[in-house]
Amino acid sequence: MKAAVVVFPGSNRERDIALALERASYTKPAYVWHGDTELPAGTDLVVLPGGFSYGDYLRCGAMASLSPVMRAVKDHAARGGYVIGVCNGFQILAEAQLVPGVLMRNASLKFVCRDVHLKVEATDTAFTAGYRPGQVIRVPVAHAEGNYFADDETLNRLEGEGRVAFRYCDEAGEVTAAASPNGASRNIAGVFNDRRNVLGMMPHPENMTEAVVGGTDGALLFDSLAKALA
Ligand SMILES: NC(=O)CC[C@H](N)C(=O)O
Repeated sequence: MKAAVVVFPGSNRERDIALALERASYTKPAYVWHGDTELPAGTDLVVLPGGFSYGDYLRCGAMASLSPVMRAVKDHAARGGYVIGVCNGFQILAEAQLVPGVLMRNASLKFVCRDVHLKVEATDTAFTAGYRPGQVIRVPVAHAEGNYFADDETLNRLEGEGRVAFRYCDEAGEVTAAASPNGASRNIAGVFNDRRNVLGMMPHPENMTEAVVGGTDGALLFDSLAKALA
């Protein structure tokens, strides 16, 4: 798997996700600067990491979505190439309209940093094939604007087309409002684009990849990608 991790001014999880990818694929990803106009030749997977690109000015991800590199990212996705955006990366994907919906301020109006439980909703994708359908996993969130919103028609379409990747749930797998850290529509924590080669998700699987630092539930996502893109 040849992965390229895009670094924006203000990104802060690029190393974490690069390590998770290297652990899964035994290959070091390339780092690509936001001002670059091309991806390294042969890139299979583009990664938009978490952080505070452009200091979250205007709206989280709004300015980054217009960075020079994003044209190459859009071309890559249009060719069927894989893209994952985590947290600020999800916000950038939404602002770039590579996935539907928007990320609003958390319902609490507070930055939320804690572990959450997620129900894996779609397992027939390159990103999630390693999980069991309905599996409940634990990964951290760390964001102020993770309140996913889309209109009902869009949400119904996402659900009907198997494009909800993850939902916030409690430890037992119950999808309840109380289990959501941010008030997201229908507890949605991650969504795919129409071809399901682009995934945006708020939680951080890259920060749950080693037992010694809390668990390995996030590692399966990178293992799935490494297997699919081997
Ligand atoms: N960890 C992150 O990527 C944070 C995303 C964004 N800056 C927010 O607070 O919502």
